[in-house]
Amino acid sequence: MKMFTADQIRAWDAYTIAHEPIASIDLMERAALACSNWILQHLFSKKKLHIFCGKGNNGGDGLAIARLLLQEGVSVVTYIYETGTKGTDDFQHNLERLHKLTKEIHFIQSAEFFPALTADDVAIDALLGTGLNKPIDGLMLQLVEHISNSPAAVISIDIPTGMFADKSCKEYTCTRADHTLNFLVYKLCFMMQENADWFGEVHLLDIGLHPTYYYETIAFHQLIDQEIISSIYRKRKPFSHKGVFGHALIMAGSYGKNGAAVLSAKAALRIGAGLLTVHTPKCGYTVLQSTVPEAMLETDVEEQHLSTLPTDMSRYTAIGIGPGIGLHEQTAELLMNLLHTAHQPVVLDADALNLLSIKKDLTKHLHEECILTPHPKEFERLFGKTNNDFERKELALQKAEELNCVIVLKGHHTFIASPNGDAWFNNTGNAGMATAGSGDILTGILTGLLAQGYNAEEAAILGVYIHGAAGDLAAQQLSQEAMMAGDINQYIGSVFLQL
Ligand SMILES: NC(=O)C1=CN([C@@H]2O[C@H](COP(=O)(O)OP(=O)(O)OC[C@H]3O[C@@H](n4cnc5c(N)ncnc54)[C@H](OP(=O)(O)O)[C@@H]3O)[C@@H](O)[C@H]2O)[C@@H](O)CC1
Ligand SMILES: Nc1ncnc2c1ncn2[C@@H]1O[C@H](COP(=O)(O)OP(=O)(O)O)[C@@H](O)[C@H]1O
Ligand SMILES: [K+]
Repeated sequence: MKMFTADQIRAWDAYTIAHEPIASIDLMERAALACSNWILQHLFSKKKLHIFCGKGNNGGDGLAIARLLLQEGVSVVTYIYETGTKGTDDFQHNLERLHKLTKEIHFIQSAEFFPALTADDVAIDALLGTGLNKPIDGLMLQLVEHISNSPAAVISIDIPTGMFADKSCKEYTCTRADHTLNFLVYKLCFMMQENADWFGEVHLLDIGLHPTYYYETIAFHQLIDQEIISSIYRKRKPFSHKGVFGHALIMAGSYGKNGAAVLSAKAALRIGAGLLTVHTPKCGYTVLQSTVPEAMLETDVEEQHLSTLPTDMSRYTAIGIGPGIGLHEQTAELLMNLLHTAHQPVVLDADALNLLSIKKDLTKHLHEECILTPHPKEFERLFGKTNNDFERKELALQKAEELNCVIVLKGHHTFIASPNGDAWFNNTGNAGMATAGSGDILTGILTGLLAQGYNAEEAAILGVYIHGAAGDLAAQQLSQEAMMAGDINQYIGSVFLQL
C-alpha cells in the first residue's frame, strides 16, 4: 500500500473534487460519515461525547461528526477553538448546519472554558489535522494537554493534533489519543516508534478518494501488504527437486550461544531452503546435530568461536552470518575473509554487524545482494546517532544507496531501505517478538529466501513480512508474554498456507 505525504493527500483530495467530480463539502461528509460509523460501531455512543474543533477542515470534520452523531441520538457537546478569524468554507457550512440542530456549541477563548472530562466521557480531537504548519503552543497546547490528561477516552480525527504527518514532533506535544481514525492510507508519522505514545491504535478509514490518483502517483514509502507479498512470492513447481531451492550456509554460535545457531538454522529450513549447512565452533556439534538433524554441519577448527571459513565456499548459494558469533579477533578475520571473497548473497546480523562497526572499512565489500539487519542500537553503532526516527530512516536510505546493499532496520514497523531508494515499512509482528532470539530467526528466514533465488529486496520484504506474521500467529495461540522466539518457527508453515 502506498504511503502519501500530507501534500500528496491534499492533492488527492483536489484531484477527486475535480475528477469524480464531487463538491468539497460532500467529500468532508464522506469522511465524517466514516468516522461517525466507526464511533457508533465501537460503542462509544454509550457515553457523552465532547467534540473539540479547530477552524480548518479537521474542525469541519468534527462539526459534521457532531451532527451525524446527534442525528443518531448520541449525547454530543461541541467546542470550537476560537481564533477570532473565520473558518474554512466547509467549516462555516458545517457550523451553520450544526447550529440548526443543537444549542450545545461552545467557544473556547481561554482555559476557563475548558470542560471537565470524566472517565465516562469521550473526547474527539478535531482541532488540527494535516494542515499543522508549526508546533502547537499557547492556549491550543493547554487545551491539548487538558484533553490528553483527562480520564476520558480520546479519539483523534485523521491525526493527533500537534503531530506532523511527515516530520518529527519529538520535541513537542501532541494529543495523546487512544484511537486515531486515519483517512485512506497510513501516514509516515504512524510508522515511528517516537510517536507511539501519542496516536494509540490507528484505524484506517476509507473515504472513497479517486483511485486514479492512487495508481498514478509515485509514493516515497510503501507499507507491505498482501498484494505486494503475492507479487513477490513464487509457488513451487510440482517437478522441482531440492537443488532448485539452493544451499544455504548459516555461520552462527559460540560457546554459550549455540542456541542462536539452532534458531537460525531451523528458520532457514522452515522457509524452504533446499539444503542447509551450519558452520559452528566445535562446541556446537552435539547441540546442532541433535536439534536440527536436517542440517549438515561444518565445525570450525576452534572449540569455542568461529575462526576459519568452511572449505568449499562455492557450494553455497546464500550465506547468513552473525547470530551468537561473538566478537573474537579471529571471528573478525573470518568475517573479513568472507566479505573479501564471497560473491553470493550475504545476510549480516548481530555480532557480524558489531564487528562491521569496529572495522568499518569492510563495508566497502558489501554488494547489492547483501542484507544488513540491525536493530536501532546496532544501526547507531554502524552509522552513528540521529536526532529522531525520521532522520534515522533517511540515514538508512542514504547508507543503503552508499553501500549498495539492503538495510533492514528492525522495530515494530521494520523499515527496509533498498539501494535504489525504495522504502518499505512492515505491518506484521507484535511485542511478543521482543524476546531473545527473534532476530536470529529473521536471519535464517532471509538466508533461506536468498538461497531460493529471491533477490535481496524481495527476500527482505517477504522475509520480514513472514517473520512478523508467524509471530502474530504464535501470539494468538500462546499470548505475547508466553511465546518464545522458537515458536515463531513453528508458525512459518501456517503463514505459507495463507499466502
Ligand atoms: N483527503 C483529504 O485531504 C481530506 C481532508 N479532510 C480533513 O481536512 C484536514 C486538513 O484540513 P486543513 O488543511 O484545513 O488543515 P487543519 O489541520 O484542519 O487546520 C489548518 C489550520 O490550522 C492552523 N494552524 C496550523 N498550525 C497551527 C498551530 N500549530 N496552532 C494553531 N493553529 C494552527 C492554520 O492556520 P494558519 O497558520 O494558516 O493561519 C490553518 O488555519 C485533514 O486533516 C482532514 O481532517 C477531510 O475533511 C476531507 C478529505
Ligand atoms: N514490538 C515489536 N513489534 C513487532 N516486531 C518486533 C517487536 N519487538 C521485536 N520485534 C521483531 O523481533 C526481532 C528482534 O530482533 P533483535 O532485536 O535482533 O532480537 P534478538 O537479538 O533477540 O534476536 C526483529 O525482527 C523485530 O522487528
Ligand atoms: K486531529
